Amino acid sequence: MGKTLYEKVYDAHVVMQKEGELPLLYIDRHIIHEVTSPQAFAGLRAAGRKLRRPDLMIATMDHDISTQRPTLEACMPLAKKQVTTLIENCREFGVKLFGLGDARQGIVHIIGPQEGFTLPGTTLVCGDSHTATHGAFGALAFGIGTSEVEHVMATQTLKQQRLKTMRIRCDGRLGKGLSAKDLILAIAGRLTTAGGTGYAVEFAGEAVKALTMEGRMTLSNMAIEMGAKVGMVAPDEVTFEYLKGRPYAPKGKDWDEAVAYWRTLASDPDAKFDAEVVLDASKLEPQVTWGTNPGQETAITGKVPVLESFENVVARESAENALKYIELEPGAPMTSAKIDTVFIGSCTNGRIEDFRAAAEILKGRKVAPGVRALAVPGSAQVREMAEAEGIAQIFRDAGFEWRLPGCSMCLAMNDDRAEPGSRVASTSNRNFVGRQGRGSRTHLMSPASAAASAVAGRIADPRDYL
Ligand SMILES: CC(C)[C@H](C(=O)O)[C@@H](O)C(=O)O
Ligand code: SF4
Repeated sequence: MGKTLYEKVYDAHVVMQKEGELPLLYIDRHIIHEVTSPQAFAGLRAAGRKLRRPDLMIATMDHDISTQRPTLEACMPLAKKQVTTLIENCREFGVKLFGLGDARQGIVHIIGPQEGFTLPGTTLVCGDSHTATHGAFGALAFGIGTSEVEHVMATQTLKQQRLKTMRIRCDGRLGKGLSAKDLILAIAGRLTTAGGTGYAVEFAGEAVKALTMEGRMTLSNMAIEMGAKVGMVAPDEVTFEYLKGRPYAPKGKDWDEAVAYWRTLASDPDAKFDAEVVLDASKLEPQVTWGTNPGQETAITGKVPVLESFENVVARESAENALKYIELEPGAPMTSAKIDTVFIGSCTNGRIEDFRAAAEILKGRKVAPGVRALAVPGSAQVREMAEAEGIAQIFRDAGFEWRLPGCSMCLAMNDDRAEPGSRVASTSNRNFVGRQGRGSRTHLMSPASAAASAVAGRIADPRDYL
């Protein structure tokens, strides 16, 4: 019987399998950031160990740095300590760091691919749940805890259970004004936050094939929001085209050999998945969340759900709690919700294509009065490209704050927080209670929808602005 993409990459990395123990995998790539690496380095130091392969690691700072000024002074006290610690650790242990003000710095899941550090067929880990993002390249990529970070640092291996496999096939093509974010929100709605638990997901089908690497990363990024640690896409010409010539990508003869190998990674036609989900992308409308988890979502043209529509008691209770927090009237059109804050950025939607899509709507328009709007590029390189293309100016002219790269308002861990009681149109991936600031309420949506909402001052359908 044939193998799935996941099984091929997993099997190729098993270095030891003992009776009654989880298989031990070789780890090809390790990315670290300031929040989940300090204890791991401290552990190594205490044990008198060195890094096994510092050359297979890169580091960045993104979570708690300020995106207003690229200096340590601009960071909050805890951030200052974490960032300083990262700088010292990288110096002492010999890890390549893309630090504050570096032309290659950015959010961990944006710079890995951008550097060509993320490659098909590799195992890639990071102490961060959205590491699934790198699966868009056909890498077996997943988030790990800090003790596992230390284990990988010391041994370049990790015990990892073999997951069940799920294929999510997206037929048809996305309509005008829609993007990968609408697709993944619709998938999250279908699967709910637990639907992917225990599975390595593979995104497949015509709609996925038609996506750029940026779009595929948006899909894989949110696999974790459905409970799946892994969200892969089979590498193809789009993948190779994206990677070619990037700093860490193989060169010359190595490149040709690598591509030949990468071509063999796609799931075999007779491979069997443990679960299969099929979705028609051509029927989708832009999507938006109404609740406090990414699965609580609907079409932007839809309505806030009425509680009677939930047959499942747990889902109904969860919806009831969510609606209480989010303060939306059941049955009201989603587009009636007034917003006062807009955040375009994050590892889900902080890439150049995202800013292009938003700029298309913002061009010649203004952010509605009273709305605070932030545009935060996912990396210095994205920022630079947006400046060169004139996109940054469109954002500024529209009334957006055009920031430096970082996680920013995706999570309330730095100096960008949504006010208590505010309602945020956000392109990030999590809408949990208080995620963007205590008492703030988040509506997840695409960059185009966030731009349209910024202009309208309420949740808006981007297709009305194209
Ligand atoms: C801080 C970090 C550990 C966390 C994660 O693991 O995802 C963060 O990136 C997030 O998005 O909540
Ligand atoms: S942008 Fe948000 S989701 Fe992504 S790594 Fe940063 S905090 Fe986590």
